[in-house]
Parts: sequence; structure tokens; C-alpha cells
Amino acid sequence: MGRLVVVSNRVPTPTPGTPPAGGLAVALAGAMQERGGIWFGWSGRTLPATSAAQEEPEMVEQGRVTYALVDLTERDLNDYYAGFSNRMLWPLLHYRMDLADFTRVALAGYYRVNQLFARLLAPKVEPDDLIWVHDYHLIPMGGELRAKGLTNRLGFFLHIPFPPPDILTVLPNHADIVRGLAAYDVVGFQTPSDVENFETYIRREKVGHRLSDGRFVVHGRAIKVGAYPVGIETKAFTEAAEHAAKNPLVKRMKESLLGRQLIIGVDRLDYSKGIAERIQAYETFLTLDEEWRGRCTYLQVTPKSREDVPEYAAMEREVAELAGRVNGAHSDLDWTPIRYVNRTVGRNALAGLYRLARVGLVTPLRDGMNLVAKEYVAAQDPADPGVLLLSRFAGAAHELDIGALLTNPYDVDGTAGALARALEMPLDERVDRWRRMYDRISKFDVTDWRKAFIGALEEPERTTPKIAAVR
Ligand SMILES: O=P(O)(O)OC[C@H]1O[C@H](O[C@H]2O[C@H](CO)[C@@H](O)[C@H](O)[C@H]2O)[C@H](O)[C@@H](O)[C@@H]1O
Ligand SMILES: O=c1ccn([C@@H]2O[C@H](COP(=O)(O)OP(=O)(O)O)[C@@H](O)[C@H]2O)c(=O)[nH]1
Repeated sequence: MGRLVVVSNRVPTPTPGTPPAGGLAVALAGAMQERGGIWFGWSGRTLPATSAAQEEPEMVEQGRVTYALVDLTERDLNDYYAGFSNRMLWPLLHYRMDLADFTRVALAGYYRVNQLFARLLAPKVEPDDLIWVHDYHLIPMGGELRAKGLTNRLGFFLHIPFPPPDILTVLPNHADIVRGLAAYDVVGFQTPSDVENFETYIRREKVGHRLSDGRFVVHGRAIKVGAYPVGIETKAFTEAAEHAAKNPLVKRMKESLLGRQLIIGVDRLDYSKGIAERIQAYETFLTLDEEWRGRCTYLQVTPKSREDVPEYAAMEREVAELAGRVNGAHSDLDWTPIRYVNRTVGRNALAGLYRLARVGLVTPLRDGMNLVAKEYVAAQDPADPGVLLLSRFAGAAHELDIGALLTNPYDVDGTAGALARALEMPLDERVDRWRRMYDRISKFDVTDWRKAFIGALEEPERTTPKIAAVR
């Protein structure tokens, strides 16, 4: 069996005790420790803009994983990460054409960093290694590795949505981006809708078609394309929640509630997460359902994210002002409706907070998957579970629609009504809904996800991803 070489922009720096806030790092960390191999990517450090690019990655061994970490210059990081990845691809792939900002300078930086990564990684690769590249920052990486003569099996997984062609074609270089995907042997998306959008794109743009055996021909290469919804470490997360009552943060939180029902939201500070719309829905709920005033507390945990991107700085102000205004208008001397916290909470405490909460509010405007939704379900007490209020536009809704209360986050009044329904839901209905979701995330967890994708990469013709059997 060849080694696994994982490539992703975000590599959790192997420093014990620092929780990675971001689903990709969370999903891959366990999988990497279990299988072992090389994890290659950005170190999280920057070099001054005038420095030369790094010539050799820093190699750090930890357990079964060797981390190969590359520092980026400020200029490279700005053009590739803050620029093309997060001001063009991120908004566009989250259906936000209004926020997309395309510049040739940022595009050049995107290709420059992909070339740098390929140049530094290629010499470390052995002939039978499996290479698995992750996410929108690194789409051209496969083509760059092929250009260096690598014939290894190459897989790519997109953690964020793949939008319909009318949106994708707003990207001036959409044709090159899709040609980049054709360099891989397996391309994985989060949901069947993303696969459908990809198929519609290649058909409409006349660059490929689906074969009768299910594979796709794209730019003349036969590749496997499928939905591999990312999971969580369900069992470990449940155990963390069971033991979290002793956690000092969880204890303090519980005591401070004074018997009120807890509503929880946990999201990076990102416009895709619909935090402002969620706060508005909560305000509407408090206005319409006056009997709940003083009887519930909404905790919104929101670590800051991508602060160098102007749209994120703008929304940081917007959300803080909104939370402040709602608290100003509705607080009482002994009650604050929203606790808005801009800090990262560690995994164990988070598990305990989810378990305390009667409602998990997960209402993104658009999200590739959303691991918080699955973690909330995993953390619940089977005898008295909470209710997941989930946006129909989260990838997780494809799996958790069997038990969650689905909501349209653009419909503020509808979300407010769903919140009241969640808080008032009788125990037997809560148990029934939760059980169905819990079964699903237990039957298909992060290990199954990794095995399904790697199985397809190792034996593309013969492997049927487990997900196909479950749905
Ligand atoms: O690395 P950052 O810029 O700090 O952002 C954090 C991660 O955000 C995105 O996560 C996505 O992957 C999750 C796991 O598959 C998924 O549940 C979520 O819906 C996605 O938004 C991004 O795609 C990652 O590359 C970032 O590391
Ligand atoms: O304070 C926080 C906030 C978030 N997270 C974790 O960050 C991940 C967020 O992943 P998700 O897929 O929900 O969204 P993303 O941020 O990747 O878009 C989840 O595992 C959360 O538990 C965390 O550990 N601490």
C-alpha cells in the first residue's frame, strides 16, 4: 500500500492544544493520524514581501504524520489566499457574485503559489504514493504535478459548493479552472447537487459528458466524479460531550443560565454563515413570542476569520453592531438575550456547550457541508436531545433533513417561527428526530468518508462509495 500524501492550504500546525477552527482541518486531522503519511501545505507563517520563496518545506514528524510546511511571502499570501481564493473563488462558489472581486494580479499569485507547492512537493513523492489535494485554493495543483511528470493517482476534494454554470461562468477563467480538475483521477464533491452542477457545466460548455459506467470524460480524460459528504469523528465527539459536564467553561456556562433554555450558534465569522440574518430571526422571535423573553439565552461563538479580506472586516462590524443593538433594545437588568463571543472555543468545551443547548442554530446562506451541524447532533443526550435548526442551503441538509427542522435563512420570519417550534418541541418528537440523525452520522463518519474517497482513488472502477448504499 502506497503512502497517503495530503495537500491542503490549511494544515493545523502540530502544536498540542491549539484547536483548528475550520472544518477541513478538523475532518482531516483524525484521518491523517489513523492512516499516516505526509501532510503538505501552508505553515500559517508569512515571510516579508521581499523575501525569496522558500526552497524546502520544513518537515515535522508527529505520530504517524510527517507535516511538510511551507512559509509564504506576504505578497504570495495576499494574492493567492486573501485575493484569488477568498475574494474571488470563495464568494462565487458560495453564490455571492456581488462580492466576487477578480484581478489578474491575484490570479497570477494563485498560479504562482500552486506552482511553488508543486515544485516543493514533487521531489518528496514516491511512485506509488496516493496524492489527495483539498479545496479551492489548490485546484491547479494536480495539473502542475502532472507537468512535472508525476503519474501517481491524484484525487481532489472540494469542501465548498460547486455552483450552477450560470454562476461559475462569471469567473473569467472558469474554463482553466475546470480544465485543472480534469488532471485528477477522482474529483469529489460534498453533495449530489454539486455533482449535478458540475455535470451541467461540462455539458453546457461542451467540455465533457458522463459515461454509461458513471465516470465522466472531461477535456478528453476519463475521471471519477462523485459525492463524498464529509463526516465527523462521531463516537469520539459523543464521548467528549458525555465527559464535558466537568469542563470548567461548561460548568460556568450552565450555572450562568439560571435554568434558561440555551440556543447555540458556532461559526467562523464569515458572510456565508448567515449570522446577521440569524440574529434578525432571533430578534423577530423575541418580538413575536414575548413569553420567551427572559427564558432563553442565545450564545453565538464566532472566532474571527480571514481578517485581511475587506468583506470580512466589514461584516465583523456589521454583526457586532447588530448583536449590540438587539441586546440594547431587548435586555433587562437581569437578562441579556445574546452572548456574542469572538473567540475560539476548544473541542471538548464546545461538545459540552452543544449538549447544554436545547437548539442548535445552523443557518448558513450557503455551506459546503457544515460540520457544526453534525457535531451538535453527536453531542446530544439521547434521553433529552436538543433540536437542530438547519439551513436547507447547508450541504449537511442532504443527510440531516431526516431529523432537522429545515429553514430558509433568507426567510427571517420563517426562521423565527421555526425557532419557537424547536423550543417548544415535545420530548418524544425530539428523541425521534435526533435518533434518525444520529444513526446517519454514526453509519457514515469521517473514517467512512476517507475510506470511500481513498477507495475510489485506489480502485476507481470497482469501488462503490459507501454513501451510495446508505442514501
Ligand atoms: O482556512 P480558513 O480560511 O481559516 O477557513 C477554514 C476552512 O473553511 C472552509 O471549510 C469547509 O470545509 C468544511 C469541511 O469539509 C465544510 O464543512 C465547510 O462547509 C466548508 O466551508 C474551507 O473550505 C477550508 O478550506 C478552510 O480551511
Ligand atoms: O470556536 C470554535 C469554532 C469552531 N470550531 C470548529 O471548527 C469547525 C468548523 O467547521 P464547519 O464545517 O462547520 O465550517 P467551516 O469553518 O469549515 O466553514 C467545526 O469542527 C467546529 O467545531 C472550533 O473548534 N472552535
